[in-house]
Amino acid sequence: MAVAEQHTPQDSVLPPAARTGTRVPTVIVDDVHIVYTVHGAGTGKGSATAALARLVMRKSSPNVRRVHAVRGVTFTAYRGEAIGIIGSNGSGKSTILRAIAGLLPPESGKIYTDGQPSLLGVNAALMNDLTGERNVILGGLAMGMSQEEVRQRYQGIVEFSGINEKGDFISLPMRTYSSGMAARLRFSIAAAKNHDVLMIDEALATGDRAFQKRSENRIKELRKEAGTVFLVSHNNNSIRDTCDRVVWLEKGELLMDGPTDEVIKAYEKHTGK
Ligand SMILES: Nc1ncnc2c1ncn2[C@@H]1O[C@H](COP(=O)(O)OP(=O)(O)OP(=O)(O)O)[C@@H](O)[C@H]1O
Repeated sequence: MAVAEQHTPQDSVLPPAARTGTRVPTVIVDDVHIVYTVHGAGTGKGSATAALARLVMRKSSPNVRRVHAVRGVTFTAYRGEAIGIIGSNGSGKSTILRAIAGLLPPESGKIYTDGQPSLLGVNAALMNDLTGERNVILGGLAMGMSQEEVRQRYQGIVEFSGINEKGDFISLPMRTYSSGMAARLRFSIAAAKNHDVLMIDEALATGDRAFQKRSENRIKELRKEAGTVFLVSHNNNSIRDTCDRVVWLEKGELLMDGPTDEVIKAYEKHTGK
């Protein structure tokens, strides 16, 4: 599998056309294809001798299947934009975000990014056995904050998350949190920092209404602070409230890219809503 070219601005590799004009590109996705290789996809276990024979003969396992999740997607994101990514289940939304974050190498095509994109997924890694408090501190340090910055922002992060609204949960291990509470804490930690490119995968769908409102406001602030925000969501209202542009993926292909109202209208017509 080819390794993606993940460039930073220091490399000055943005195509000349992208560097001119007043709009500053932050992410360029250029004809990207992403393929997952799934091992053990077939039925039956196969014998150890057969596996050894394949190794010796350098043949690949018959149980390896390839899933072509993203097919030739191209778009450019600019500073100050909030871009919604929509599409039905399995259309490649999370996959493209993971590739922009540098977590998945494209099979072909290129991704250029300005700064380090941060992927704020519902699965972002926090330590289950550590308390919420320790996770806030470690998460802040992991994002590059100094100890002093973490100390200054700690209270704000806990308040934003609303974890302590029903008791002192922040001093309990994360494994005692509901999945919604854990997702809210992840969002709050990541949103405490200003990101060049912030990618949010369904995070808004997790919290209650009050938390969703806080998140939406924070995303608006992050946009003002000149970053670019990507939001993957099945909630068209969150996308409408937060994004000014929408990219619609279907079966791994880019079906439409344009102003939020236009794209959501076409999408709703397509899904029969
Ligand atoms: N780790 C993986 N290994 C193999 N195939 C995968 C993997 N992750 C996703 N896929 C496949 O890639 C395709 C795109 O998946 P992806 O998760 O990007 O879709 P999505 O649009 O985010 O879906 P959803 O709306 O359900 O979250 C699907 O066919 C899925 O089955």
